[in-house]
Amino acid sequence: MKRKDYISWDQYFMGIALLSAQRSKDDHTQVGACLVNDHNKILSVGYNGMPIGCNDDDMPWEREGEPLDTKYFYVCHAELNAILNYGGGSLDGARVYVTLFPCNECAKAIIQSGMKEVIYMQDKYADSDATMASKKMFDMAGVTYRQFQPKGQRIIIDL
Ligand SMILES: Nc1ccn([C@H]2C[C@H](O)[C@@H](COP(=O)(O)O)O2)c(=O)n1
Ligand SMILES: [Zn+2]
Repeated sequence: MKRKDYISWDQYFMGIALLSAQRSKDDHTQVGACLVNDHNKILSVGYNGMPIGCNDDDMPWEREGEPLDTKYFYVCHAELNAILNYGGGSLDGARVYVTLFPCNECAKAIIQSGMKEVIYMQDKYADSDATMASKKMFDMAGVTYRQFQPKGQRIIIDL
């Protein structure tokens, strides 16, 4: 008999974004992203982290203080990492599953790479200028966005 409680495509790809986020060294906000094409093939994944060659242990992870002593000038966002990690050519028409709504810088990269849909989990910075700018650009560029709707299905992965 065919199994009934298999996960949907949305659950599968958001699950992979959530798992990717667990690689982040940021103790305040861990973000994961998963890029998928219209055949439901995974193209790339990413999470927020320091650039290659910039040792995690030597970089600041603080949120406040002198700007150069905070993470914000340095950390590479999950969506940008996923885009840059993709070695296969065009991302035209792809969609991105991301655990936190994209900031304005990632929104620009998503638009410019030709992606057409954003599926996000959290929108905890919805009131920020960065998120409002992202939504304005997505609306103008015809990139649709929708919030992932959890079905309450729990999956325990024993690692
Ligand atoms: N869509 C996003 C938004 C944020 N990030 C990263 C950048 C930082 O590592 C962290 C945000 O830090 P917070 O101000 O919440 O302490 O999340 C991302 O990768 N993608
Ligand atoms: Zn970003």
